[in-house]
Amino acid sequence: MNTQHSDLHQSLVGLFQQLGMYAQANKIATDPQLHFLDTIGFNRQLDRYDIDFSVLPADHKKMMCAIHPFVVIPSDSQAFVARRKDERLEQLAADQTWQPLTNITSMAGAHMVLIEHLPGQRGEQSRFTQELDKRRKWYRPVFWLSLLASITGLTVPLFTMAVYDKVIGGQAPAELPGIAMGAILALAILVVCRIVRAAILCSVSNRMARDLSDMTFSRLLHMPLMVLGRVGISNHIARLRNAERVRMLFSGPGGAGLIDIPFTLIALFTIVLLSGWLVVVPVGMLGLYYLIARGLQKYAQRASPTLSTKHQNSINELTKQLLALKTSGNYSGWIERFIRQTRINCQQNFAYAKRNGLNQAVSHGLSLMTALVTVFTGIFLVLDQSITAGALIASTMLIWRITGPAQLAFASLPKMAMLKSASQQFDNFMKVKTENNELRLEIPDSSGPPSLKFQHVTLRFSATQEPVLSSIDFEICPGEVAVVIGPNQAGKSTLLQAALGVIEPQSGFITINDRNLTQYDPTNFRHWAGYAPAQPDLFPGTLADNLRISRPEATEEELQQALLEAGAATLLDTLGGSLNQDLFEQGYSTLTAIEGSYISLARALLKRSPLLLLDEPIANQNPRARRQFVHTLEQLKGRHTVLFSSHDPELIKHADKVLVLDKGCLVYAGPQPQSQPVQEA
Ligand SMILES: Nc1ncnc2c1ncn2[C@@H]1O[C@H](COP(=O)(O)OP(=O)(O)OP(=O)(O)O)[C@@H](O)[C@H]1O
Repeated sequence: MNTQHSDLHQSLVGLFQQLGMYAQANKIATDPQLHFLDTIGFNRQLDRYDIDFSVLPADHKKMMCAIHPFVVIPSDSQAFVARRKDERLEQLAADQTWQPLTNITSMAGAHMVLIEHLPGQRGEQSRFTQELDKRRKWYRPVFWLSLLASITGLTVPLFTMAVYDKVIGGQAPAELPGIAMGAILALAILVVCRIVRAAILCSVSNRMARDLSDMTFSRLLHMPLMVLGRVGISNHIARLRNAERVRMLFSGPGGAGLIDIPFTLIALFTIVLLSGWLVVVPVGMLGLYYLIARGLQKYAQRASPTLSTKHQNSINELTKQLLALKTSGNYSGWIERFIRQTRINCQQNFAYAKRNGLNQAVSHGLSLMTALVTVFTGIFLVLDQSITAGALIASTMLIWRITGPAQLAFASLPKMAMLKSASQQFDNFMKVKTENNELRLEIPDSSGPPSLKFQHVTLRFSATQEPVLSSIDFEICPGEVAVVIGPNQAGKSTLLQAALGVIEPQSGFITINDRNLTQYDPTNFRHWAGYAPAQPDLFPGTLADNLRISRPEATEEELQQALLEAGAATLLDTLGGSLNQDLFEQGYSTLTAIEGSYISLARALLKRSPLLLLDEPIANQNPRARRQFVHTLEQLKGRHTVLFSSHDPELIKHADKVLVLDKGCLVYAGPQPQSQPVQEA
């Protein structure tokens, strides 16, 4: 399943057509980025359009249950679309006709992508439950293994009883080897069952955690920037950790304890067989155990730490503001706050741990007490000769098989509450609208420079804030170079980001080539447009790695060329002309912010995009860099549509059109005034 083929592309188009999603099929058919798909890219497209699917080894029985058309991916031949039609299977031939699918038995190693729900057909079932349901095939093996382990777990008590009553009481030592062999065999089965079950639980929970993490991460990437910005980094981290919680609960001892709980009925039933009404004692004690454990758990929960999130937020804040902190030279406020929070956090954790410790000790004591009460009650039954001494010993031993899982399950109750909240959080998160929820199927036209138009665009970051852009109207013609100027905080960066579609205005339209920006597929559009932010983001790796983020296939010459066009000759000199030098040492960038800004500009230029949006290029006003960039701007004219922001009068002079922003309002939009240079408002 690791192919990268054009047949996956064709199958994907065919599948969407067969599912009746024609607009999506057309988009995939015409998108050059999707012409060579691997299986991951294939799955990602299904995810993107909110289609639920499962990738499974090709299996005739499962194909016969398919509701929707599906895709079969053989290991050694071309992928194809198939469907179940009444009692037979059909395959979509190249001439778009359905032909009988006959050679299924020869498909060793083939996989199939089964479509489970189309968008909007998912019903009320939560995404988390759906993910659990996808692992349904493992429920049965886990059930049988647990049952077998529970039955063979009766061996030791029954063995002890047999030895006591038959071998010792019945003076029959000859029976011992047979009983011992049986016990050893049963114990071996028990151990194997436990090992296999633990491996299954571990694998299923790991896969589930992996899928939840992937879905969360992909959702985060597809959420609108405004929503992401509002939520904050610690929330994103918490979301990604949810998956880890799920993994720990299922694969940990608590998970096994929970699964074993229903099987304790077998031990209870055996006690009934061996000792009759003596079973009332462990059942009664279990009830008491439950009541006390619940009470203690509530008592422990009341002390659960409340400061951890605040403490984590302070640490996040601290790491973000390291430079400001260092330059201020005033650490005392921070240190005091940190120490105060650490102390409170520590006290809260101590109180919580103390109550949990009490909880565990009482649970342990209660399970010992259950055994003890059973022995004391049982003695009267033995003296009364209602049961044998061996049966009493076996019943007491069986009680451990009941209290053990019960203790584990009770200890896991807080984790169950955690799982419930994790699943709710996950479900709510999956309901958040992403940029892909709407049909955005247009692909930008690369044949020439586009026009860019703002019509009555108003944008605010929150309902309580004044608009950052107020009713903006302007047009940049194809091939024009326009500059947006204005004082700090006038809204220049916001205007450029709105033109890139990463933030959406509340009213008005932005059009590219007379098509509303909201009709373009967001990922495709941003892949197509060149954007250089004012604040550069550098990633761990070499200069070449950092540049190739925008065009992975770029040659070394193209990288050098883009750097020179961005005016980065001095940066190249600093790095000794090498593109392959690591920009990070022990996790810290070796470049200054100014040097970094050349890289973000070079990244945008490297794309050779017909549309370039550049936020304060050459903000440092280095004369050599500026001269080079002016030359680049002149070269771009007519062949690319460029919108850049600047405070630099030298650069501003070279634009064909000037937009002047002041407090979010466009106060001038037109050609360079001839008589007097444009002054920043
Ligand atoms: N994510 C955001 N959330 C809330 N407010 C924001 C956000 N981004 C920008 N703003 C606000 O929008 C206003 C315009 O900011 P913007 O960065 O667009 O101005 P600018 O003209 O580019 O400024 P500068 O020249 O200093 O870069 C500012 O008041 C800023 O605080």
